[in-house]
Amino acid sequence: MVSIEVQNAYVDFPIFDAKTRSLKKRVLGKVGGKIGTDAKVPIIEALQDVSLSLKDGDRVGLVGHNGAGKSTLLRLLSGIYEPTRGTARVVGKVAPVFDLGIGMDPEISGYENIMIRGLFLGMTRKQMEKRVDDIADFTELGDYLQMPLRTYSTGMRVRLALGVVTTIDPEILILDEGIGAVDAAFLNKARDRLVDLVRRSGLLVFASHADDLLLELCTTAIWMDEGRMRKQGSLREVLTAYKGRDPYENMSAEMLARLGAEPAVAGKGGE
Ligand SMILES: Nc1ncnc2c1ncn2[C@@H]1O[C@H](COP(=O)(O)OP(=O)(O)OP(=O)(O)O)[C@@H](O)[C@H]1O
Repeated sequence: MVSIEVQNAYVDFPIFDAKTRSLKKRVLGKVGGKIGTDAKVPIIEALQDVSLSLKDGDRVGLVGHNGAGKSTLLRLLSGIYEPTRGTARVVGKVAPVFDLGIGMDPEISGYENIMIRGLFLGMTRKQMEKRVDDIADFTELGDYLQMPLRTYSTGMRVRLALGVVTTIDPEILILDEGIGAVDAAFLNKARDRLVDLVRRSGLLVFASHADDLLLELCTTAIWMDEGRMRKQGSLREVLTAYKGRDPYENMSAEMLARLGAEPAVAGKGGE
């Protein structure tokens, strides 16, 4: 059984080369985590007192403004960061998908990169050999798959990476929003595969600024604000609080049908 238990976790980044004198006591803008300047070295308090308990079947969206701590939390859940204080206990194999390009080698072919990327995400060589044709079809890259990756455009690389990512069978899938960078037509094609991927995953945590993707993939959410968990609950409830309006308001009929949702009732927030 997969599970994630985080208790009173903090993640600090000491900044040794910051120009201390020019730093304000506290970040005044809306963007960025909290900067503490009491110590000799300024410290960015990227996560503060975060506690959460996730289990098999949970599909959690992470929302919050730029610098609120979403990516830091995803890295903590992936075991990439250790908490400075508190604890983070993860049971299960994590497939971290932060940057679609990570684990790709520009000098080898698209085909070889499919294998490498799959191994990086925890698949075996045998499993990847079975899936490589399906991935190749999905990317529509044809003969380009025999060319070195450095000859690809950004969009072509994303197609390749997304093709691999959507074929894995993760126990714990940690997704950062990079997947939103694909062009709209291709993302539409990838949506069904993403939905399937999430269905196969034991547990999903997905940070994104895109409401429609969150609504499609997640059921609950956490709103991060200045490194703290500001609200946790059903996705609709959290998005309504974060955005100040029901996410289903003004949604196209097509999207509503896709999500199998009822239209928002005027004046009624949350579920
Ligand atoms: N490696 C690092 N070194 C120093 N500071 C960092 C580091 N990573 C993140 N931070 C800081 O921690 C805070 C939280 O950043 P994080 O990347 O987790 O935010 P985010 O919510 O994912 O933002 P975005 O939506 O822009 O991706 C920010 O103030 C950021 O400047």
